[in-house]
Amino acid sequence: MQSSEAPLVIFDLDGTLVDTAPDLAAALNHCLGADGHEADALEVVRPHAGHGARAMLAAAYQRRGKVLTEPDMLDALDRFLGHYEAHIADASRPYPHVVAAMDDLAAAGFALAVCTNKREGLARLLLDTLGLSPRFAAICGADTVPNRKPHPGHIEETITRAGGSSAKAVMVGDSAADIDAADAAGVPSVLVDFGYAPDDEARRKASREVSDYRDLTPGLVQTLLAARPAS
Ligand SMILES: O=C(O)COP(=O)(O)O
Ligand SMILES: [Mg+2]
Repeated sequence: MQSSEAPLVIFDLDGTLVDTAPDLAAALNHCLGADGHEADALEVVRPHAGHGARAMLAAAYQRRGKVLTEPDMLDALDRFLGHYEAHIADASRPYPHVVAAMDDLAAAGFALAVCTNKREGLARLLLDTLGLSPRFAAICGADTVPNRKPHPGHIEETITRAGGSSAKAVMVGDSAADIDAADAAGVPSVLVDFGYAPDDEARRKASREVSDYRDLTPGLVQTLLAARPAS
């Protein structure tokens, strides 16, 4: 390495590092129940889990032929977030092999960071509860920055806070917002195909796609950094 800062691997959170869908679905069902509606099955909710509480609520009411007024949406969001915060890691767990992959990356000299469209406070609470926070040089949420992913500034701020440089950073995510933000920031990207919202465009744009964290090796990340066009 020519410059002093460590190369950096940035992870998205929901659908990438941690499978948060079960606790997000429970929060949604808490709101639906309070409103006299039947609960939704996890598999119905899962595809919407990566787009935030508002989008999950809007989709659930749309499935029932309803549109929430803005005041009703704000009430529902309060109820959703209150329940979610109190149960943030009841069932949410890191994806298989991701902890070992992070161990290997750290041992190889990579710094790690999180760039998530979750609110920073919720992201920190989740990662603290799972004992993962100390691994990360930066945890950057949607409300940490003026513009969230897919805006490249979210990734750029994460890199700055982690003490890295965009020439030596790779983004790992599960959605088009992650891959588009990486693309716009000039950072190679890895799409995980087991998350909530991999779409065809994200698949086309991602530098790599992996189905198993055992494939996210220091060697793969080094290859992506070496293949990066010189700026
Ligand atoms: O909460 C969201 O909107 C999505 O969060 P993520 O960026 O960690 O996938
Ligand atoms: Mg995600």
